[in-house]
Amino acid sequence: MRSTVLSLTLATGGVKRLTCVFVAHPGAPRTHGAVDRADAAEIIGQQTKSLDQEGPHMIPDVDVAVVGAGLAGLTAARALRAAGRGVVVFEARDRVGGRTWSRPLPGGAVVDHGGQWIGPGQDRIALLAEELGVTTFPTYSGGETRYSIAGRGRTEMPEADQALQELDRLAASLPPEEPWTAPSAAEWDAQTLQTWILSHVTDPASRALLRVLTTGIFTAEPDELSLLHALVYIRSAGSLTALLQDAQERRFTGGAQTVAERIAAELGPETVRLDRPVLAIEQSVDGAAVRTGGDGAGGVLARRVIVAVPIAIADRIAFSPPLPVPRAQLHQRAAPGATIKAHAVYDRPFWREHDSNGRSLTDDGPVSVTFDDSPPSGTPGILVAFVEGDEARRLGALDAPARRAAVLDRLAATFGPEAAEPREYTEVSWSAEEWTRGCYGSNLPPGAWTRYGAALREPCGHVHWAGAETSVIWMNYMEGAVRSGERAAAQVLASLSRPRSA
Ligand SMILES: Cc1cc2nc3c(=O)[nH]c(=O)nc-3n(C[C@H](O)[C@H](O)[C@H](O)COP(=O)(O)OP(=O)(O)OC[C@H]3O[C@@H](n4cnc5c(N)ncnc54)[C@H](O)[C@@H]3O)c2cc1C
Repeated sequence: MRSTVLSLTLATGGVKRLTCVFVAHPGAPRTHGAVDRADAAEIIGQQTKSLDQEGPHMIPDVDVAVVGAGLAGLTAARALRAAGRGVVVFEARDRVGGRTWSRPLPGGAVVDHGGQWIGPGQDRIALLAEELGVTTFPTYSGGETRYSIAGRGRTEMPEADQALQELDRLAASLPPEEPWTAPSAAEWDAQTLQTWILSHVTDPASRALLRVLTTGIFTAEPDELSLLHALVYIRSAGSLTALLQDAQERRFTGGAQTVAERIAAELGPETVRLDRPVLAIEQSVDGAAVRTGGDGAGGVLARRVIVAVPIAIADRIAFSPPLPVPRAQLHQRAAPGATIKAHAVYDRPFWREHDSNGRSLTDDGPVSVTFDDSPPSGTPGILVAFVEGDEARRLGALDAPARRAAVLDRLAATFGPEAAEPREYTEVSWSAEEWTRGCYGSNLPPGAWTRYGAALREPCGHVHWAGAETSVIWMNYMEGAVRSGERAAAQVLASLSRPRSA
């Protein structure tokens, strides 16, 4: 078989030189940058080099290095450990959990700055939590939801409902694993969701509702994402009803981050290395050198690597040889959403006394969506408020007191003057988080799914990809993160069990 061999000699770590070989087989088009050890060894001999083991922060060689201790990376590591493989997880932050981040309040309640709800169909995260002894409780649902969209009630927008049904119908027609192969994929990927809304909906209030729902689901404006992206996302959850109503059914006792913390505790601190941002991944014939920064730079030589970081920041890792063009361009096009998630804490959930379930949907900004986020006891009363898309970008540019005032003004307009005076207020702007840079996940603009969708889950040599954005089911959700970790671990186990010269 004829192969193309690219041999690079790289200066690494300022100490040693590592020779990287990439072999591309014309007969294996779906494996970008696949490394065939037999061919490579034939050309460069058996020269494979280990990392310098002398430094205090070097870890002996392992089967698999996982980059990122969010739910995806930790789930992958847990599955690999269960299969008897040696694994190390490098995490850039000083905590695990990534986009799940729970903080106790004085008095025992917990707020989730990041992901928090699960619902029907989110079976893998539910099972994982159960295995780890993390229980759930129902989201408060007594009372009415408050709508304020273009001054109209929710039932007065039949055009919006027709549009939502049509989006569900189009989404259901996509092949879930390879949506870019759908007969209309090119047409849908050539327009934004906004283009589609403008051509299907004329009523201004219905348009306004669809914009607010878009920012609520995608944390981006409808003109930022391709119609195909919106359909893939809806398809991955099952339907818009699943996204808009069912997904907020339950919460985790102690906060969603508990799930990640329990996995990390199981794996142990020798396996889960905090404050270790991965700066470079250098592939060689037998594996990859994974280089980390932080206090006392170090790394590991691993036979396989699972990169489980948000897709939009994967490019911060220096890959050598460079990633294949489709994968690199996928990273360049993934655009993280913009979200500020704020919590206002009160002595009691006073809105419940006025037949409100704490939920609201408004288009007069800056808060678009709220929920009752109180603990099961109802004390303290907590409202969680989401500021999304352009409003998150606008508020993000203000100073903290101005942001707080803008959010509380909106809460007071919806729930009454008591809402303006919480005993505590807290917020996180996820776009400002260095190791996330935007949430809930990334969106793809027109043209990206059809051009680069095939690269989303395809390994690049010894490097495999996990993360909520890569999941076929519940993409960009905790469920998707867990499923992606399971899928990547299975891919890696299969590749490690193949004979080396196959
Ligand atoms: C405000 C908000 C609300 C949300 N609400 C919900 C919800 O209610 N329900 C739901 O299911 N989902 C929700 N989500 C989404 C959900 O939290 C995420 O989809 C999921 O947690 C992502 O997990 P992950 O492991 O794929 O990625 P992450 O959690 O982002 O984990 C990636 C990890 O990689 C680390 N990292 C990054 N770069 C490097 C590097 N170079 N080297 C080493 N480590 C690195 C990061 O620090 C991070 O810990 C929400 C997210 C946010 C932010």
